Amino acid sequence: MPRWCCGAVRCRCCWCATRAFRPTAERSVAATPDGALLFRARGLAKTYRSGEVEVRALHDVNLDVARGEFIVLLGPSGSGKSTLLNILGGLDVPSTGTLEFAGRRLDGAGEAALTAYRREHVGFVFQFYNLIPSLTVRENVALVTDIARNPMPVDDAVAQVGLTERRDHFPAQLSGGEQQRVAIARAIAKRPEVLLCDEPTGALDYQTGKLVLEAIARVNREQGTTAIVITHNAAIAGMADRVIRLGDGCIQRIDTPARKLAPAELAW
Ligand SMILES: Nc1ncnc2c1ncn2[C@@H]1O[C@H](COP(=O)(O)OP(=O)(O)OP(=O)(O)O)[C@@H](O)[C@H]1O
Repeated sequence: MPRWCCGAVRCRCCWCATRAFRPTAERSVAATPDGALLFRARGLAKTYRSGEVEVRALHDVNLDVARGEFIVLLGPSGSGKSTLLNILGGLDVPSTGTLEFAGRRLDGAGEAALTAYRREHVGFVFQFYNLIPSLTVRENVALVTDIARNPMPVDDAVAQVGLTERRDHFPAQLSGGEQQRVAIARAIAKRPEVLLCDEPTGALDYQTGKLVLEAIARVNREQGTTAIVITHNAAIAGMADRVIRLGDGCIQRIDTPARKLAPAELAW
């Protein structure tokens, strides 16, 4: 089985399909063949300044993320998880350090370039679903497909999260877990290379949380979409290819679980 990657979006030829090549468990950088690399961060730091007050949210972050990886980000409140996710997603910029996405520099990119990057390459899922209440499931998803360059059909995105029968319902007619799955359908409908999820199950109960995790795992498995998920729930780490633990704004540890669990196998 080859260990290199053709580099295509949603490549199914090698690492992405087989997981045969596993990055080693390290404190920071993991070695990855160049073509398989989606993100490469070196010396990433973020300091927020407000008047005299400085908050060092991130420092000395060195990280490679391979295409098709499922990464779980853990760490105590204030450890820098959202800051890192926002920088990877082009919602924020680092104060220093370099960040490449598929070989292109994101640090120092202007607002227009970051907007194009987010629109074309990144799907976001947040704790609260941010759906438009007056639009149906299909219409909420169509908001994205109408402006994306190479979207999937709306009904395909809705089917991927198991909501075909609810596609003409409004958000108020859906449970929290179903609304979150609409948010995932909306995020994946533009066929992003990466899905960035900030506490996607934070507002959900056990069973609905698992359905949402199943939807994210399915997109990662079947579309080859890289997924990076922030959670406070350490049990979710069992789903990951790699688990990154942040503390005090830097990477404390990276683990590669011996076996990747299906969401149904997780318990908390
Ligand atoms: N816009 C901002 N201005 C000033 N400080 C900020 C800003 N955003 C984040 N911070 C600070 O940066 C640090 C890291 O915040 P961040 O939100 O990344 O942590 P987190 O690990 O995601 O926390 P939580 O789990 O509570 O969401 C915190 O001390 C936070 O107060």
